Amino acid sequence: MAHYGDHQLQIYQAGLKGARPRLPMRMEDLEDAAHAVLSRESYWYVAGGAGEITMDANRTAFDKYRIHPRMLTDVSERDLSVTLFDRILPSPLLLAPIGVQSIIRPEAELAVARAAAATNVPMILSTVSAHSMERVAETMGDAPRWFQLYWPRSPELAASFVQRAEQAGYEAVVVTLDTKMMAWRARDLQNAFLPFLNGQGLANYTSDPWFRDGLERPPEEDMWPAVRRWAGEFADPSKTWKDLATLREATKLPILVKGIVHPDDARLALEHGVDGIVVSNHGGRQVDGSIAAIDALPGVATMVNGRVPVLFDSGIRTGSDVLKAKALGADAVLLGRPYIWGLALDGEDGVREVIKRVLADVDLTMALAGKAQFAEVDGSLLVD
Ligand SMILES: Cc1cc2nc3c(=O)[nH]c(=O)nc-3n(C[C@H](O)[C@H](O)[C@H](O)COP(=O)(O)O)c2cc1C
Ligand SMILES: O=C(O)C(=O)c1ccccc1
Repeated sequence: MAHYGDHQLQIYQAGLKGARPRLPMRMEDLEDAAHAVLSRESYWYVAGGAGEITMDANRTAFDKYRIHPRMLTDVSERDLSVTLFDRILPSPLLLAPIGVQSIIRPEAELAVARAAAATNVPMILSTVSAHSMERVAETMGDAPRWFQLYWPRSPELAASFVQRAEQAGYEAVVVTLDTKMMAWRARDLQNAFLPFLNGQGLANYTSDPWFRDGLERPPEEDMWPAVRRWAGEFADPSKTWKDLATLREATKLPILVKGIVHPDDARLALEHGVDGIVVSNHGGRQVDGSIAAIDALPGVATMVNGRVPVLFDSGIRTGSDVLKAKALGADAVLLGRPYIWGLALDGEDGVREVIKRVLADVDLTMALAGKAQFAEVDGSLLVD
C-alpha cells in the first residue's frame, strides 16, 4: 500500500543521484526563497499580519502542546482519510482560501486548483480571486472544491455567489466572519499596496450578472466603477447572527463559518444552524494581540462536542501541527501561506510539492507516534 510518507524516499533517492530538492526543504527557507523572487509588496502582503504578536503566537503556541509517542503498535498500514459532509477525503488537509493570488503569478488560482485536484486536497476558493469560480471549477474535474464567501452587503449578490458556486460543483460554502473590514496593516500601508484597488481579484464580481447590471460602464472598458462597487459590496459591518438565515435559504450546500475563536460564538453558530466551524484568526492578519488560534481550538471543540465538523487554520506548517490540531479537537486543517510560497517558486508543481511534503510529514509523524489511523488520533496523543 502506498503512503504519503513514501514521498520522503523519493526525495532521498533523487538526492542520491545528485538532484537536490527544487524547493528548499525547511519551511523557513521556503519562505525566504519566495521572498527572494517576489516583489517586496507582494511578499509582505502575504507574509505580513496586523502586527506580529498574534502571527508569532500562532506558531509558538503549538510548542506548549507535546506529542507523547507510543511504541510497538502496528503502523504498517496507515490511513489519513477523513469524512466531511458525506465525502471521504484521502487526507485531513484542505487549502485555505487566499485572495488575490494573481499578485504572486498570473495563473494564480488555476495553478492552485490543478495542484489541489492532483492531490485530492479540497481547494477553498476565495471570493476575491483573479479567475472566476466557474473557470477554476473547469480545471478541477470532479475534484473536491469549496467556496469561501466574503458575505456581500446585498442579499442578491450573496445569493448569486452561493448559487453559482453550487452550480459549478463547489461542495460547501465557508463564510468568513472575521473580515468585516481590513485590519490596520502597517506594512501594506507603508507599501501603499491594496491589490484590489487595481482591480485584481475581482473576477467573481465582474463576471456576476447582478454585479454588472449596476455598473455605469463595463469593467472591460473601465475598471473603476467595478472597484468602487466592489468596495461597497465587499462586506457589511452591520451583519449579525440573525442574517445567517438569508444565506441558509439561498443554498442547499453545507455552510461553515470561518474565524471563530470564542466558545460562545461556536454556540451561537450552532444555534443559527451552521454545518461546520473553522477555528481561525485569519493568520494573525485581523486582530493583533488576539488569542493564538491553537489555544482557541479546545474551547470551541468542547462547545461543539462533535455536533458539526470543526476545522482549524492559522499556523499549520508541519505534520506535528496537524496532529496536535486533531488531538485538540479539529477534524481537518487548512494549509495557508505555505502553499503560496510553493506557487511563487514553482507554480502548480510548487503547490503540489508543498502539499505532498506536509502530508508526508503527517503520515510519518503519526506512525512514529504509534497511530495508524488519523481518525483515531485524540487527546491521548498529547502529554497531559
Ligand atoms: C494573502 C492572504 C490572503 C487571504 N485571503 C483570504 C480570503 O480571501 N478569505 C479568507 O477567508 N481568508 C483569507 N486569508 C486567511 C487564510 O484563509 C487563513 O486563515 C490564514 O492564511 C491562516 O494562517 P496561516 O497561513 O499563517 O496558516 C488570507 C490569508 C493570506 C495570507
Ligand atoms: O488579505 C486578507 O487577509 C484577506 O482576507 C483579503 C480580503 C480581501 C481581499 C483579498 C484578501
